[in-house]
Amino acid sequence: MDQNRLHILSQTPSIANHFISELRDVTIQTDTMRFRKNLERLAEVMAYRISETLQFAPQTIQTPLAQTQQTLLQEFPVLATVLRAGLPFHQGFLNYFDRSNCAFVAAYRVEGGRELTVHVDYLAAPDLQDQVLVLVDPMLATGKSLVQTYNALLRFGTPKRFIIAAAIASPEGVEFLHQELPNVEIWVGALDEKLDEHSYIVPGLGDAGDLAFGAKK
Ligand SMILES: O=P(O)(O)OC[C@H]1O[C@H](OP(=O)(O)OP(=O)(O)O)[C@H](O)[C@@H]1O
Ligand SMILES: O=c1cc[nH]c(=O)[nH]1
Ligand SMILES: [Mg+2]
Repeated sequence: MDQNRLHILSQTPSIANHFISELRDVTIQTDTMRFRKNLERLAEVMAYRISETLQFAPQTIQTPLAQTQQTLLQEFPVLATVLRAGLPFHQGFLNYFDRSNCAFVAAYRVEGGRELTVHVDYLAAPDLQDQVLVLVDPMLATGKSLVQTYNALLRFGTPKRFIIAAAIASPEGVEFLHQELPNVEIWVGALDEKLDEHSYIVPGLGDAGDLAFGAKK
C-alpha cells in the first residue's frame, strides 16, 4: 500500500489508541454517550494531525500589549460527512476546524441483496471548487459509500485536495478507494484485518450507526 497516501494513527502509539480500543470494546461501547464521545475525541486527534499537512502563513496579531507574528491556517478545509454514523466524528473535526464550511450526505448500505449496494439521496454542500475537502465517515468497509459520496459531491466543484478520514478501515476498502479515486489521501485510526461475508470490518467495532444512535428498524 502507498504509505504517502495512507496514514494510520495507531502505528504511532498515542492516546488515540485508547479511544479506538474503547470504541471496539463490546462492554464499553454499550455506553452510547461514551461511544459518540470517543468518535469525537478520535476525530479531534485526526484533525490535529491533518492540520499539520495544510497550508499556513504568517499573520500579524495585535495583543493588548504589542503586535506578534503567528503562523495560521490559510484556509479551512470543507468538512463533508456521511449520515448517520458520521455525525459524532464530524463534530470532532468541527471542534478544531471551527471555521469550516460543511457538506452533508445521506448514504446508506442496502444489505440483503446478492451484492451490497449503497443508496445516496440527500446532499447539501458549499462550493467545493479548489477547496481542500475532508470527507469524514468512521467506517471504511467496502469503500462504496465513500466513492459514491465523492462522485455525487463533484457536482459542487472539483476540490484541489481530497482527504478521507475514517476511524476504522479494511484493507479491501482502502484498496478500492485507491483504485477508484486516484488522488485521494486516506487517514484512518486503525487498519483492520478484513471484511466478513456481510461486509463488516473484522475485528472492527460492529455497526457504528447503531452503536451511536440505536438499532435501525
Ligand atoms: O464502506 P462501506 O461498505 O460503504 O460501508 C461504510 C458505511 O457503513 C456505515 O454506514 P451505514 O450504511 O451502516 O449507515 P448508518 O450510518 O445509518 O448506520 C458507515 O458509516 C459508512 O457510511
Ligand atoms: O463494520 C462495519 C461496516 C460498515 N458499517 C459499520 O458500521 N461497520
Ligand atoms: Mg450502520
